[in-house]
Amino acid sequence: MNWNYALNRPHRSLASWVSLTLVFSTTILGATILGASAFGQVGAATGSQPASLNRTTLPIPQPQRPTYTELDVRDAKPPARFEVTAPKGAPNVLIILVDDLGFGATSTFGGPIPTPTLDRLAQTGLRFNNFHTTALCSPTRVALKCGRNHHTANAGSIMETSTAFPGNTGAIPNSVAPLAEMMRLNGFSTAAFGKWHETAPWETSVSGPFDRWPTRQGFDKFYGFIGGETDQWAPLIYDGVKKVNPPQVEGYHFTEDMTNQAINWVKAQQSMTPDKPFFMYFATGATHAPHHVPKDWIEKFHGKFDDGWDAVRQATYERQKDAGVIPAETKLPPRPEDIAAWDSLPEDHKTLFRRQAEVFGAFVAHTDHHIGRLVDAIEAIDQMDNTLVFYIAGDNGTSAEGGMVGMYNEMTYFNGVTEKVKDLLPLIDKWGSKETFPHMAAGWAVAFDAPFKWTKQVASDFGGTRNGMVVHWPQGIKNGGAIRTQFGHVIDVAPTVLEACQLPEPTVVNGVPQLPIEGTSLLYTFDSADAPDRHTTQYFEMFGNRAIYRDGWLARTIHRAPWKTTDLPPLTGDVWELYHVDEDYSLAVDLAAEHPEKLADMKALFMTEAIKHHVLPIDDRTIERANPALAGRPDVLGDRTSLTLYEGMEGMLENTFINVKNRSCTITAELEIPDGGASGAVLVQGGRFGGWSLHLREVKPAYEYNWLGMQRYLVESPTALPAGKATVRLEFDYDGGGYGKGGTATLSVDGRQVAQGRIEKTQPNLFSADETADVGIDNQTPVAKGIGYGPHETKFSGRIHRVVVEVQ
Ligand SMILES: O=[N+]([O-])c1ccc(OS(=O)(=O)O)cc1
Repeated sequence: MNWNYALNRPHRSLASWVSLTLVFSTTILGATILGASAFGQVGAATGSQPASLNRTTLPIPQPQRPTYTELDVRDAKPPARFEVTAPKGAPNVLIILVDDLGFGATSTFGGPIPTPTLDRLAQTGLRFNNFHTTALCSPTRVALKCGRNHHTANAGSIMETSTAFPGNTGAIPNSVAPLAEMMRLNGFSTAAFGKWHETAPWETSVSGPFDRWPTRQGFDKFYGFIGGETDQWAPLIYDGVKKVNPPQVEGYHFTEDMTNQAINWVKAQQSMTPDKPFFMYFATGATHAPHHVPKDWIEKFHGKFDDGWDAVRQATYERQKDAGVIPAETKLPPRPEDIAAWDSLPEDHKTLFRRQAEVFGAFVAHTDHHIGRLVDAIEAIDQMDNTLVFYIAGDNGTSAEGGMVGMYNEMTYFNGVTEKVKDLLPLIDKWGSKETFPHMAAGWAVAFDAPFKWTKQVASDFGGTRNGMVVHWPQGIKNGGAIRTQFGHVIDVAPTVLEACQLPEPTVVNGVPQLPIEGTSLLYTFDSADAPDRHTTQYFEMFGNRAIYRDGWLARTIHRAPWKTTDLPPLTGDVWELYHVDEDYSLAVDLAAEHPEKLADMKALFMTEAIKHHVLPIDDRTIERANPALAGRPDVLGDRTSLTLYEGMEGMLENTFINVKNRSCTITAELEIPDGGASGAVLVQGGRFGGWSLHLREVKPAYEYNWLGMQRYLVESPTALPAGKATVRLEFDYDGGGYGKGGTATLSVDGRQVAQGRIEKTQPNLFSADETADVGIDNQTPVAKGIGYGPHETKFSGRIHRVVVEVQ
């Protein structure tokens, strides 16, 4: 009989030590165990079997099964069961990623917002003050979870702005296996909670492919949302690839829900398989807009930002120096020119902006609180000591996408609409509630990115790319409570995890040869504050903002402010600056004029790195890239002018639905009305903060256009439909003459006009990032008034045979 046998268990179980000892001293089931691999793997081979497990090819091939000559099972012995287990002593891994939170926000890094969980982890862990992201969401997430640069993984910008060029296609190649897949194939239980935003928009429909959804990117379990943001009170949630409704509980908030899910999962996972380590990715939708926060949390921050953004920024900078989280000689660069001095603002502006910061501060604290519950739960099951935690406070800098005065509805940003302070002031008491979808003024983003100048999206400034990170691992870090200053980047996390877990970098995953990991493990810093930097070169690029770091120097150009989308200067005209980062932590002193040769070398190096990593050609287009045709990326609906929909089709995100914006369209619904009438949604798109709805209210057909939650247009039949079949048709005749114009809506029943009305303006670009198109229900928040709230109340009570949407 031939077999081979692999045994190897995590350190935690005493039984595993006993059995491991046995392995070396004796035979198991008659087979002698031969040898151990460099990675703690014990394997055995006879005949043609490999001598030990080789973890560089994943999945690890199963051994050949023995053949038997015995007729009677009583005379034969079975082989040992083959199982891939994690290397002995491998820690659990928890990667926490908060959204849109800059370096100068958290108390842990000198900011004004108390983050006791991050503080607590820092007391026994390490604070990294020279750690970087990509300046934007999807690119940071992809890079973090594969250890390669964002362009190497085709995630040069967010998924919604993918193009046809390598480096920017939005389709993570299979030569870039995610860390989660490596962990899963090495014997870890894997789970992801919260925000994903790594799936290309045209791959988010029911037709798939699902290859780039979390459960095919290495995670056994996923509970969260797929896109870039979600309503925290009424989120769009998937459990795996299945859309699920959030639990109906009073005061529901997604951060709390995802935390409950993560806690339940980790407890169950460790209860069932205590010897199997877990790999968890916990990425909150907070603190991205919408800033949705429970009122009692907001009240705790009342008055905390009264001094305004300049004073808050200055105070943070002083605290950062005092606490030693930034070098004592750090200078505070001036704020960007477009941001008004706080003292120059009218009093009513200040009143509004203070409230915006109170809500944001509360959002950050609330998020940290729930992260604390997860940490508590891991402590309660005695796993904290051997859990390697990365708490990354921000996937990029704080967001300035709120523009100069903030927004009651962030969708105005995506539709090029500027909100006015006078319209926002009446909403102050509702800021952060369900009735708002808010973002704050950019001045706060600059303050919460202290001591840096710029913000999210600016890849050429540390305000965009330098984020606070705490690493906590009692069994792996001897002298906690310290600061680490070595240069790091999100691509360094994956190799750190592999090294800490004694796993080799795989060269082949799922049959595909792998591109090498480009990050550098940070493990060398854990016990050595003074170890020389190992990550010495790093490019940065996002929508034309670009920089190159090498050996303590940074050359950069600020091509565009985050709020600038039109009239951009030519890339060739960009002015480059040079900074000696080792002596100028915040990039305050431009040395370009003093060291022109150095700058020329660095610019040349940028080009070399950019070519190598598929960063070129640089694409600084923003608005055009949101359009699939102009950007050159696939579009599920493509050039189709007609879409037929049936009952049960729901949860269709905007990128996987026919585009009715800026054009004429018709919607024809074949309905059946039971005796006693019917009501509810027929076909809707979007939600409370923008969209349109064809529905029956008290059996009367109606079309409601909800312009950004700010203006509603209702075209409603005065008469109810009789029982039986009916064809309800909406014709929208677009005025033309550009984007976002109005039109005339005509409603007819069985060919007879029943109502007509004007829709004075329409949304040109986006109804919603998370609200969907649905047949027969209105998921999440309702577009229209008067047909209920949520899928249960808005459900159509008749039959919908089909609905045809045609566009011109
Ligand atoms: O296109 N969207 O819907 C979208 C894009 C970006 C985004 O924010 S980001 O932080 O993920 O870039 C949110 C929503």
